[in-house]
Amino acid sequence: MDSQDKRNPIPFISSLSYAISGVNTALRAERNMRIHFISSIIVLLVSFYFSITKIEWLFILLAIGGMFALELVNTAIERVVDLVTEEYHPLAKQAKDLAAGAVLVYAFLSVAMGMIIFSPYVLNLF
Ligand SMILES: Nc1ncnc2c1ncn2[C@@H]1O[C@H](COP(=O)(O)OP(=O)(O)OP(=O)(O)O)[C@@H](O)[C@H]1O
Repeated sequence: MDSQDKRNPIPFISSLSYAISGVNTALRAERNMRIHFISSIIVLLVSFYFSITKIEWLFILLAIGGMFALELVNTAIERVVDLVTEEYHPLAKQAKDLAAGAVLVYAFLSVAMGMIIFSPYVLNLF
């Protein structure tokens, strides 16, 4: 972005449409995003079925939203690494593995939150 662009920033509506297009691209191109999407639908349906509390909804939404946000950042890092080099490079490997590690940590956290929230409801069924 040069100095002319800084005086005329991108209109809010355009930057919103770029962001939505980023989410679209990730959903179409990334298998993990589609897995998160389907898992999220299932978790939302289960949450409605058990009529979870307001506080529990907050944690579920935080788990789902955080997972999507982190996967988008992971995808962005993968793209930048691929843009910088197509050759094998130890730093490229580290960058991709670190970003994937961040997603993995959050995935474990989300599963733990889901187990803490849903296990009493599931046990109540028996
Ligand atoms: N340029 C590179 N240099 C060194 N290692 C790389 C490089 N690109 C990828 N890797 C290694 O290969 C792994 C898989 O990378 P690849 O780009 O195929 O999949 P990804 O895009 O990271 O994963 P996903 O399936 O989530 O899209 C990375 O986690 C990293 O360890």
